[in-house]
Amino acid sequence: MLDFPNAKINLGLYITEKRPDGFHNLQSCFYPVRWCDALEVVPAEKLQFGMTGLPVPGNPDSNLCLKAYNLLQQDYNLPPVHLHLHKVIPMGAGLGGGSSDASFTLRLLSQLFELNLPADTLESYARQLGSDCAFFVQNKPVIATERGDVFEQIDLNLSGYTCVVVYPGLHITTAEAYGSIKPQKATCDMPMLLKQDVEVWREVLKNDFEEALFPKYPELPQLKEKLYGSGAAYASMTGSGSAVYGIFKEAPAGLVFPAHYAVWQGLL
Ligand SMILES: C[C@@](CO)(OP(=O)(O)O)[C@H](O)COP(=O)(O)OP(=O)(O)OC[C@H]1O[C@@H](n2ccc(N)nc2=O)[C@H](O)[C@@H]1O
Ligand SMILES: Nc1ncnc2c1ncn2[C@@H]1O[C@H](COP(=O)(O)OP(=O)(O)O)[C@@H](O)[C@H]1O
Repeated sequence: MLDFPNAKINLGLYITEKRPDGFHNLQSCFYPVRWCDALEVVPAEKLQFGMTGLPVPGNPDSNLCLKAYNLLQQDYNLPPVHLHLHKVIPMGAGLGGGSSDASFTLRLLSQLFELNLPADTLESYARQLGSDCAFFVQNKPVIATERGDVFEQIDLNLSGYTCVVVYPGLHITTAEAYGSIKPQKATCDMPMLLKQDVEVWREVLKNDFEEALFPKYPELPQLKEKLYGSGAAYASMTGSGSAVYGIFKEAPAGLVFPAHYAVWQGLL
């Protein structure tokens, strides 16, 4: 079976408090974007994992796809499979690519072996793999709270807008980003903010990581300003960075970035 794990962007991201377990509570709208990896799962004589495309840091044995397989294997005694991941989504970008691969692995295994696991069961497995993973089970716009893995559905439809996502090649680890942030109690009413026109978000919808990271990485505010200068209705860093995105009513023409940047443009 073959599927295409997509990425996500964060529309607003507020880090509200540090938890006793060392994680942080947050409030953010997670929105899927179609910058995709490719993932194939087929039954095999023995467990194998292959990768092509962008090199994934770390030991292949600790890849999130394998972690996802092993999680289900323990409970459902799954037969061996051959997993192949073609990596396209930049990593350490705030795009949730690895988390998406993990959840798509859970989904594909449930389909392939007809486990028929309901979404909430898959989400509980996904939570064990990372804070971002559970979102990709249902993969629909939500407002996330707690560790970013408790969801409230939101009726937000940005279809028709063009999104440009730019990864400048700065690998900011999630731990580094959280380590440089001062949590603040949520003051904004996110569902109300998101009901307003995209053009209004610029002054009201913030990513708390920007204040912490922009002074250290001046390339990021420059990138955000470039997107606004090119006509973006709204622009922001996503997640803990370093990717920055712009949302445009009309597809921008002639956007040029340094050759080492990774850029995706498409309809939301
Ligand atoms: C920042 C966010 C916002 O969407 O996304 P990304 O930038 O990764 O896309 C997420 O919270 C990233 O979630 P994820 O990347 O899965 O993080 P995890 O692997 O669960 O945790 C990595 C480390 O980040 C910190 N962490 C993560 C999530 C959270 N709610 N509080 C934290 O303090 C912890 O130090 C943790 O050890
Ligand atoms: N299948 C995978 N794809 C990407 N990263 C993975 C994967 N498995 C494990 N990782 C590890 O997870 C880290 C974070 O990946 P990712 O979720 O893409 O970052 P972010 O959410 O910040 O964009 C990577 O640097 C890599 O070391």
